[in-house]
Amino acid sequence: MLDEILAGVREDVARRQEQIPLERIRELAAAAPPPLDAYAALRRPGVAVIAEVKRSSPSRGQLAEIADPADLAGEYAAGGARAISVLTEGRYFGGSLDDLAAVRAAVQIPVLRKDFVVSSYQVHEARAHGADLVLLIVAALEQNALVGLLERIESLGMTALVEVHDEEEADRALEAGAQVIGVNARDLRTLEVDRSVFERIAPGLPSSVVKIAESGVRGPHDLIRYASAGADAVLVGEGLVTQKSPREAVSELVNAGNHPATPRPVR
Ligand SMILES: O=C(O)c1ccccc1NCC(=O)[C@H](O)[C@H](O)COP(=O)(O)O
Repeated sequence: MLDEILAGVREDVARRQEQIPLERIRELAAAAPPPLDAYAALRRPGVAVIAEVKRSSPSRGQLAEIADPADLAGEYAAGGARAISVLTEGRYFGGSLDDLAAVRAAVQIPVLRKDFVVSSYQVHEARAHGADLVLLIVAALEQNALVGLLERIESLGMTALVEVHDEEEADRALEAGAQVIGVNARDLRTLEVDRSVFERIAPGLPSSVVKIAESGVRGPHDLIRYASAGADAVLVGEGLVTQKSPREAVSELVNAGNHPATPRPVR
């Protein structure tokens, strides 16, 4: 699955780059308002909720229509989300860079460009459209590319969220200098979700690293399970976009994350 998605992404990036050359997208990135400090936002007390704008996915097909991503992001922020994740991949997730720009204009909290980033062109695009955080998936990148993209993200003042799914990938993320690591419970090759992956990997990460549990949060019980294993934050898509009130659904998670009985990460 991952290889198929990446092939489409490479074609789409090449097409966009023909329309807007690298030099121009760099200028647009440089002219964008400065990024917000996502690391600091995610380190604040309580388990942070990163709420995702997710229309569809390879594993679940169509999830929600989301005619107005800015409106949804506003609801998420009103519910207490600490950051918004915007899927910008078009073929499988129905997202776009326009979604990212619309969300950026609607909220004052950090915004993540969630995509399959394989070139520095996409990093400049992310900044030009207002991103504060950019996802890098270790399984999609050779080590040199991972290091180069992470440095590029940081050189533009943004934060890299480096995604891993096993111990070897976690070691690669740390070697690359990642300060924010997402452990995805979903295996991007088989699409299976296994929440115990976070419990296995998170304890081996240094306390200075922000630890994000990605995928599989369907309610407060999952957040509490991830918190017990040391999560600073959870990233939630399906469990929010399929709810009648995404604002209330976020708020329930935020309340669980702030509850005195919910375990705190050891720092
Ligand atoms: O969601 C998928 O099916 C998927 C398939 C292949 C690559 C990535 C995929 N999802 C991206 C994500 O990591 C999730 O959108 C994110 O972690 C939220 O997951 P969930 O709360 O389970 O929707």
